[in-house]
Amino acid sequence: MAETIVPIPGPPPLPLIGNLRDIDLNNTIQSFERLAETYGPIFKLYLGGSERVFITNHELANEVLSRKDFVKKITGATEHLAKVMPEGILTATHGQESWGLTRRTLNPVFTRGAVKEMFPEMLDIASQLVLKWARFGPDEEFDVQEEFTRLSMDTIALCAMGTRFNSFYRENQAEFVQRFGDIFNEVQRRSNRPEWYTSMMWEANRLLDENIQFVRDFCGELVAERRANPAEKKNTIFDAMVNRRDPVSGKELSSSTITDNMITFLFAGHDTTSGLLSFVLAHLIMNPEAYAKLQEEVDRVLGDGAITPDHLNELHYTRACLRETLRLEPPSPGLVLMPLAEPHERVVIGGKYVIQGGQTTVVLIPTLHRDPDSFGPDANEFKPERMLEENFKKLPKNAFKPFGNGQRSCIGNEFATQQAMMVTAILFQKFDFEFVDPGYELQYQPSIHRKAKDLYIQARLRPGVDATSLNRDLFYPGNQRRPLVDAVPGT
Ligand code: HEM
Repeated sequence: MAETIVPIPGPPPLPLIGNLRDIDLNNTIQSFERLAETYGPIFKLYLGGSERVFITNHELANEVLSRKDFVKKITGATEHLAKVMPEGILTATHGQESWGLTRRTLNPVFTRGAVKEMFPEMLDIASQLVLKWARFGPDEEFDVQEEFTRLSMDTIALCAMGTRFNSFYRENQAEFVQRFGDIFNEVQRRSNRPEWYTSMMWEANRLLDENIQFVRDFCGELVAERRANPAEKKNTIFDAMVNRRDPVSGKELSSSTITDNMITFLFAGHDTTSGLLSFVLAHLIMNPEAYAKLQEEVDRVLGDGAITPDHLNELHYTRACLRETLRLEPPSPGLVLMPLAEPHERVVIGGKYVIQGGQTTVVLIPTLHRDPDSFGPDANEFKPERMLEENFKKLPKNAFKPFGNGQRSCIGNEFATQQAMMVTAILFQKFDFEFVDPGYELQYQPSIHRKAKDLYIQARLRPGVDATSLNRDLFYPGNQRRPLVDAVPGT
């Protein structure tokens, strides 16, 4: 039977600027969602000098995510990121040698079992946030996204760089964090601008180069220091990068590869985890029934004692709330793929749409995650029950992709999940929350990853919890409590 080819729809591009006017650069994700409503499950846009195809529903996404001839493409924001960390695994091109070497070396330290070993580091940083919120008291207004950014940055710094940013003890960000943030804001801005325009922004380019050099030097010194003093050995990502060897080639990671991957982990892990934590708090405050269920589960499993890694296996509803948050608010907006074919070759998807070999094909995760064919007519609602294990297992293949796809899926999945489970459980064990603005509705920041905007909350210690004994309670299991006075040296 002859193929019936249908043109891929999309708004007409203008000379030079393409479809730049069809998207809001401060809110690209929402622009794509709006275009999906107008043009349907597949549309195309001419951006940054090339044509990109966007896939928005489950049927087409499932096809391209299952096909072996579609692979990750490095373009747009990731292409700019690759200049910052050329040997980082996030931005490695398909088949890049350093990717295989690094993943084989580091996969074992990112398994669920291995990540358990980093529980004390995660608890160390989480306790700083909890104690800060407790000591400031119920009238303090916390910018949640900012607070969780401190938490996730400091956790990755401790686990993957062997250093402390001490963000909870500073009014202003450390210089590294400031410059690091500036790099990624600039990368975000230039990812949708034409190359010729960017090349003329001399001052911005000079500043970017200076910031990259600072960040690379900082990481390089940490690696050199650890190589010179290998005595302190723990099971962290940092130690794995310095000490492990690729099981296939027997090679160790070079200092520049380690530097690139420190930057990679910090970039890939901090906004994503802080977004997840901000949004789960917001959705729970907006959904009192789910809030009460989660708190009941936390009280039943943890009591008033310290959290341990084993508790996490029993927090089924908490896990479901995090999954449901990742479904509605996926931190990564899209999976960027391309067909492995020559540019002049045609590749047909959905039986009727033609894509050229190498053409950028973006699976939009926010629309995929709200497809009523996968999640029913209430797909836009926060309903954690649909993510409880027995229902989660029944979801259609490739309907839920917050951590990406196949061999290029997120290496930090278990790391982020453990951290988010732990932090959510402790927060609801110790506090009650409300929005500063009772009528708050979710808004998003302009950012590569989805982040909450203007989300302010107040945190009130729950009855029976007090700021003074909290320090002890976070670390001693309930049935092994020592009297508080024992914890004070010299008494
Ligand atoms: C809620 C938290 C997180 C989410 C939603 C998330 C999401 C994702 C997604 C969607 C991808 C695939 C990107 C693509 O195909 O282009 C990815 C890749 C990656 N993520 Fe995460 N991530 C999270 C946390 C983390 C953490 C904590 C780390 C590190 C400690 C991390 C490190 C990475 C790396 C290195 C890659 C690239 C993997 C590769 O290409 O081999 N992520 N992540």
